[in-house]
Amino acid sequence: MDVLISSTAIFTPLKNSVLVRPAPPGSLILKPRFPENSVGFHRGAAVRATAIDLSDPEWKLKYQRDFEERFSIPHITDAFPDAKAIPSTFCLKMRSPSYINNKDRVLLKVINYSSPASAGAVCIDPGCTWIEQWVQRAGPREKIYFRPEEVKAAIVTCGGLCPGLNDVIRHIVITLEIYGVKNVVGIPFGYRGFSDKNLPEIPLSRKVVQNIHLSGGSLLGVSRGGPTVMEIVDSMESRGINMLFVLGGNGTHAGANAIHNECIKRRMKVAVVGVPKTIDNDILHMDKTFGFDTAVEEAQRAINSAYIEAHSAYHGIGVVKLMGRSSGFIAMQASLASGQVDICLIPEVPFNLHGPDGVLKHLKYLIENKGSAVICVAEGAGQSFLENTNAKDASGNKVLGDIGVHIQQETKKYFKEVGVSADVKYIDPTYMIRAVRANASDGILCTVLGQNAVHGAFAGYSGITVGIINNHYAYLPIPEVIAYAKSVDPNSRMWHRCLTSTGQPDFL
Ligand SMILES: Nc1ncnc2c1ncn2[C@@H]1O[C@H](COP(=O)(O)OP(=O)(O)OP(=O)(O)O)[C@@H](O)[C@H]1O
Ligand SMILES: O=P(O)(O)OC[C@H]1O[C@](O)(CO)[C@@H](O)[C@@H]1O
Ligand SMILES: [Mg+2]
Repeated sequence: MDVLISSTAIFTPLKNSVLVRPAPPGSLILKPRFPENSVGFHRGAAVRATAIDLSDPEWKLKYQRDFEERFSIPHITDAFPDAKAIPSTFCLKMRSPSYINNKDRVLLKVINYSSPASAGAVCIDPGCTWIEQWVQRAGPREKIYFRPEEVKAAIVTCGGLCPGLNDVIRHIVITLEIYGVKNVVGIPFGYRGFSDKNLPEIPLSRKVVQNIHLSGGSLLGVSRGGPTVMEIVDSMESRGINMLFVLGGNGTHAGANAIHNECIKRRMKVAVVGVPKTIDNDILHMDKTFGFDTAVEEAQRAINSAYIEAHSAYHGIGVVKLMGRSSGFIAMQASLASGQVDICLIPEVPFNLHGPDGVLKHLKYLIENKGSAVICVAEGAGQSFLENTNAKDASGNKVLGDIGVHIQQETKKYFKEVGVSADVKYIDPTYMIRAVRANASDGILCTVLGQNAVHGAFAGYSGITVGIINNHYAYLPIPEVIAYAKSVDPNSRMWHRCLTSTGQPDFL
């Protein structure tokens, strides 16, 4: 039997066959917008599908080899075999740093599932065979491929805001200076800053970035849409940029990978390194992305206010909408953390508002039995109830309808119809959450990600991104982390824990 292995090959007990699921249903699949710019010089540079025959006694070995190849990270010597390494210039004042060996690895999956029936199981074959999957450990290397005096490093922040952007910028600049780099610039307002003649580069130094982490937002500004990859690389060429640090989500990383490929095509010796930024936490393989923890923490204020309002009113109902375009991680974690939410609605779990098993019927039950209720809804949930305008933002992302307003209106209408009084209050804290400064745990995450981004670039890697995996830091090839948007698994323990906490039934 043939099995296709892609980024997620998941066994389902269907006639002894293996279902290849490149992305869970409803996932946002990101296709490079500029495929013509892709070169794919690197062995593992694309998320490919490889046929594996489960009846082959060697299939496990072959799967492992395929995995290793997919997750090997592009290096400057792949395209420039003659590139010379020099001893690292990264030195700390107090003591010499300990280096990471290029062969050091981090284990990607740490659960050995005994059966496909285990909660959240991701199995490759019917027996759920344990297969070790290792990825590259991040950190400073003993040999570097760039001379600091020849480096012009640029930092760009793209997409929406996210707590911690300034922390990452700050640590990229500080670490570059420790390596001895003198020429560091910020590109203003995302990729747009590469083409807009009215937006000059922002010179960056330790002095400039010293206190920027004390406020939210991005020192450099952000934007969606902007120039093509060709225009960006033209601009990099004319500015002499040979290290590019790109902070952004899936879209930004798709751009970063295309930039990396275009640089190779033009024979430019450039390191392009991404740092995943999204409060939605929808980047594959990582424990979490920076800003997510802060978003969950900040959401507590809104949920608590909704609870107090609802609790203090006669038949009070509080509705809180949180961000999460296609993934409900913030809503799920915030609901869990607060312990004040009765109904959590996320894009991954379909629900009915009306009908005998719908949300509204359950709300009536809560009002009659508890006296008040709180709903926490992710912005991407229940979009099928809203008019589809087919509108897109400048980056091509679908513009969503406001599910929070819809729930508020439908709730008011429903309670009027059934003749039960209800006092409905709607809170939309989304932009207030996104604009705050990073909390302590995100501050640490950003610091380490920023430092490791610089170590990765100096080590000669390009087309990579950096993430925290099982509490260790790793480098991953960009295509593997943006194959599709990570989403909440409705069969996961975490979602079941959330249901245990809210006590909500299925709404179908
Ligand atoms: N497939 C792609 N190829 C090249 N560039 C892209 C691609 N998708 C998006 N971009 C560019 O990346 C930038 C950011 O994209 P987008 O607005 O989708 O945000 P994002 O990085 O996904 O972050 P967020 O999590 O805030 O949505 C934009 O300037 C956009 O033009
Ligand atoms: O309104 P903006 O700035 O385009 O961003 C909104 C989007 O940004 C995100 O927070 C991702 O960064 C999504 O959850 C949300 O849909
Ligand atoms: Mg995106």
